Amino acid sequence: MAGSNAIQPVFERPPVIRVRGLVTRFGPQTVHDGLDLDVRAGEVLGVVGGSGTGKSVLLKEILGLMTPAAGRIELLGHDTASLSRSARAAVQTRTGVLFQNGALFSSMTVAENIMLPLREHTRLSPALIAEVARVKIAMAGLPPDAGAKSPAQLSGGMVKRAGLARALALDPDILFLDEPTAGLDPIGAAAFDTLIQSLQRSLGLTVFMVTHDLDSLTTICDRIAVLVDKRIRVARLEDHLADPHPWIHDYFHGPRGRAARRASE
Ligand SMILES: Nc1ncnc2c1ncn2[C@@H]1O[C@H](COP(=O)(O)OP(=O)(O)OP(=O)(O)O)[C@@H](O)[C@H]1O
Repeated sequence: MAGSNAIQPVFERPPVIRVRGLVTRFGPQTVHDGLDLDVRAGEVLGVVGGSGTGKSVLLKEILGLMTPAAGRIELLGHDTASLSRSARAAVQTRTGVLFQNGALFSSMTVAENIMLPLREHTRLSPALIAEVARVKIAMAGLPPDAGAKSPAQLSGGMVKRAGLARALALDPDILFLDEPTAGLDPIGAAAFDTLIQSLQRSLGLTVFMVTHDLDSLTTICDRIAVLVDKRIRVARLEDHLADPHPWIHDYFHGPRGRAARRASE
């Protein structure tokens, strides 16, 4: 349950995502080869890696949107491969996802987009559903009048917030974010990071965040998962800084990595 682990240190908590021996192939291309990963309840995990290393595919496999060639994925204690359709849907309601472009339905208002999962997965009355949507709009830092607007009427940053409000609609335990700050200016990106951090703390969320944004990694992530050599190395930033792997070294010690660390210090 979100928030129930508040006093237990993160490193002692059980994993809410457990991946073992994951293999992903597309034709002759092997993207993941024996990848293992544990994500603990209540942590903010940043997921980085070079372009095409399989970050988005990993996210989709954990969510059950893609099927790996081999390996085992447990989400909130359930083996995703052996779930019935209804059990899979029940687990999915405990996760919220913000895709890169917000993935809102353009023909609906922001409020209608947020109400959709509530209509599909709860038996709340229409009045209560509308009230929950208003609360989520406020939680995502949007003004109340944003609910009546269509996604096309919003700025890029507001679309991200609307997508976040929808991801939070069902009070998920785990929030998946796919490059949440991509396309935002530095001030908008920093504001979004602060929002994610305050929501994570107040709601006790586990956050799985695919990102290229070194500022997000240094400011809000508890641990960083780096996809290299078709597997994942998870560590805290300090430990990655001492990793001699060429990609990891160049990534964290390059000019942008140094600037992000200086800014967070
Ligand atoms: N449906 C698919 N069919 C075939 N190949 C795919 C498919 N989805 C992804 N791939 C390939 O798998 C690899 C990993 O893709 P993925 O989108 O996960 O990369 P990524 O690490 O998220 O990259 P980026 O940082 O550029 O977004 C890429 O080479 C991509 O072309």
